[in-house]
Amino acid sequence: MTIDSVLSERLAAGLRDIPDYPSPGILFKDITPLLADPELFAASVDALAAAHRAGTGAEVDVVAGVEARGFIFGAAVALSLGVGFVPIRKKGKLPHTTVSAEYTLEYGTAIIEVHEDAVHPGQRVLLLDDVLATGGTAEAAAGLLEGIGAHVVSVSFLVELAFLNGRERLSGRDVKAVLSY
Ligand SMILES: O=P(O)(O)OC[C@H]1O[C@H](OP(=O)(O)OP(=O)(O)O)[C@H](O)[C@@H]1O
Ligand SMILES: Nc1ncnc2[nH]cnc12
Repeated sequence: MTIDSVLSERLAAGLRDIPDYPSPGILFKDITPLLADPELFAASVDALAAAHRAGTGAEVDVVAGVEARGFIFGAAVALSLGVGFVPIRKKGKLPHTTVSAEYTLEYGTAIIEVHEDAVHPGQRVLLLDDVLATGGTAEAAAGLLEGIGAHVVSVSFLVELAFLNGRERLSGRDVKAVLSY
């Protein structure tokens, strides 16, 4: 067994499958057991940061994350990489002037927003979230960031639900996932 597969098994053991949540037919990947375990939480953040460093090697200026679960990993990875964090929030939560996007995700629709001045033109952004399902959220978030002048260098996830083909929505982008199902 390789080191990577040992790490993958450890991280996977921190996830819990919840059938039919939040609606019938959805198999929800619950990250809360992993978050409650300090070693697993740290290992997941290390794995996300390491995957980024080992990838294209592109330096980033900031990490962006989507409310709410993307904040947990995004903020931690930003600290690990020594860069700032840009919050992309659900509608109505950001106090300054925003740009917004409506999108569909695996179990509904939502609107996300970012401050219009959240990045400087050309700033290199690593977009981070916990789960890649249909890719609707990440596609909308990347589009928002690019709409305010960011260069989205890479899009990374702790978990990819590959059977939902989210990567197709992100084609042409550098997409990474620590765990894939
Ligand atoms: O690939 P998609 O089909 O777009 O789904 C992925 C998104 O769904 C979840 O967020 P959710 O909107 O449930 O919000 P939460 O983080 O507040 O739980 C998850 O954290 C991703 O952001
Ligand atoms: N099946 C799923 N589990 C956890 N988060 C999700 N976000 C979208 N689909 C999801």
